[in-house]
Amino acid sequence: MKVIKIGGNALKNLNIQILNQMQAWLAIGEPVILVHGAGPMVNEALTRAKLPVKKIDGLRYTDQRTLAIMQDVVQVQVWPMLQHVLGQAHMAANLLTEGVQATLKAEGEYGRVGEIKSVAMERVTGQLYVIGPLVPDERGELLNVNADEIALAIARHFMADSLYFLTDVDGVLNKQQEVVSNLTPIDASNLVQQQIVTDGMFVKIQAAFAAIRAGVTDIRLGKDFETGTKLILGE
Ligand SMILES: Nc1ncnc2c1ncn2[C@@H]1O[C@H](COP(=O)(O)OP(=O)(O)O)[C@@H](O)[C@H]1O
Ligand SMILES: CC(=O)N[C@@H](CCC(=O)OP(=O)(O)O)C(=O)O
Repeated sequence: MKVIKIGGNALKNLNIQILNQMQAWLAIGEPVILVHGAGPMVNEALTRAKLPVKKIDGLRYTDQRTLAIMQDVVQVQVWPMLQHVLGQAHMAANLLTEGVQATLKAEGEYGRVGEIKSVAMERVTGQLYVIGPLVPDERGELLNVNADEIALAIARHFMADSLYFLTDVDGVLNKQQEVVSNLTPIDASNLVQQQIVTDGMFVKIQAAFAAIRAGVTDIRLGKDFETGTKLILGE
């Protein structure tokens, strides 16, 4: 199984190579789960509404108003856009949301932000599934869950062999702004300590290393499936 996390920016630039590769996997019966973000679109909508964009440790502080705006952005803008692009490439996606449940993260420290509590679906077969960053809690109320963390939970649950984080940068960048082609946990923690890896990349790297520790062997981060940064456990 392939799990592909597509960040909000990457979503705007889904190119033909990426779509072709997804089609090729599906054609040989390889299940593909797309986890989409919406971060930049939510930022734009908040700015239009003259509301602040507030992040803590790379996670969005989400009050009720922010959550409502986000719901609108995902339902009216992001999901239809993704459906359209997939449709043009003759791919139809099933929503995975129903089998996935979240629970409030850090006792509400980030507001209505959740983390994945459970995934109900036992297995998927040769199809395309999509899940976005709004996930219901125990009572069916939506929580904002960071899409990198969803990708980790999904990859871990299904024991995916590959997890790709498609984003708006070529990979993890070092102090010289060069792409690190192979990143070990020690490299990553050095980059974090030196504040070279920050914000959204911090969240992404944490999710990526949690996935590798959980046994997902092929984890990449960048603009496509081949180049960019490969995460490795090192010696
Ligand atoms: N060392 C780094 N290398 C690359 N990107 C970094 C680094 N540190 C912080 N970032 C930021 O992380 C961003 C990617 O994370 P994020 O905005 O959450 O993307 P996505 O929407 O794809 O999840 C980059 O656009 C960049 O601004
Ligand atoms: C809690 C939290 O931070 N949620 C994210 C969910 C969207 C997301 O992850 O989008 P990207 O993949 O485009 O960053 C947010 O509100 O931005």
